[in-house]
Amino acid sequence: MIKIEHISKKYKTAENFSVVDLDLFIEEKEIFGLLGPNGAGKTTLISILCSLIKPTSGSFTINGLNYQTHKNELKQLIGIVPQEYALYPTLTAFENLKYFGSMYGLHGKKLKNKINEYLEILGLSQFTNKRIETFSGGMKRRINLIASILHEPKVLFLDEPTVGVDVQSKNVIIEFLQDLNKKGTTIIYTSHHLNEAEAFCTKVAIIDHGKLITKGKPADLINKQEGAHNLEEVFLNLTGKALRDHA
Ligand SMILES: Nc1ncnc2c1ncn2[C@@H]1O[C@H](COP(=O)(O)OP(=O)(O)OP(=O)(O)O)[C@@H](O)[C@H]1O
Repeated sequence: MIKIEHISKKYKTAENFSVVDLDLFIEEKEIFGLLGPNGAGKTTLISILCSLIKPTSGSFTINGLNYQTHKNELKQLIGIVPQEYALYPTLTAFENLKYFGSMYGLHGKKLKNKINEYLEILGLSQFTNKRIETFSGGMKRRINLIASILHEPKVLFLDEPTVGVDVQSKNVIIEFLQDLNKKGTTIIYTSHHLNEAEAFCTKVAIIDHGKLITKGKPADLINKQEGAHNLEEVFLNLTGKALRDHA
């Protein structure tokens, strides 16, 4: 379970806080969606929970482990699928995955079998020995996903895992994540696809301007919001229709 208490974050070069005094509790085995307009603070929050950046104030624990005192244990416990592809373009799919597996102390036949098993499930076996630079966006996303779960994390964070992929790749990714979740992995993901989140998530939190606006089961949030028929309508009602452009 993830317990977030009074987390705030202000980047050194920023004028405003990106996350503001945020409290959130995510139970084990949830598929939890972090939703919000551009610039709401989703990536910042996920980056804090993955210990990629430090909060300005506040604290959090994952399965009771504090990020300040149990850094190594947390690294084994969690998996991270970043928004950007974190792959080596001139290496093959297999070489990339072998490299990422070795970073978690995995090697030999066990690692090889695991890589081949995931490549098969995600429809990529025939591309095992092809260079990543020849892959489509959807194929890279699936490799990125495999790289993050070779060490079998109990908690998996994904930052927009289905952005820029076709419907076929998206379905394979979502089904794969649902299967992982059934086997016990807690999933925390960000997305702008509200239909997808409505169908996929057991709970969601809507954040805006770094603050928690609401949280709950998608169906409960829809029922609660007068006149709303789906999560997108709830989202627009709560966050407004104004564009969030800034430079
Ligand atoms: N490294 C940084 N330095 C300064 N400001 C930053 C930095 N990263 C993000 N921000 C600012 O923090 C705020 C929240 O950004 P964040 O990327 O967390 O939002 P987001 O909800 O993930 O947005 P998106 O949906 O566009 O990915 C924005 O105002 C952004 O400009």
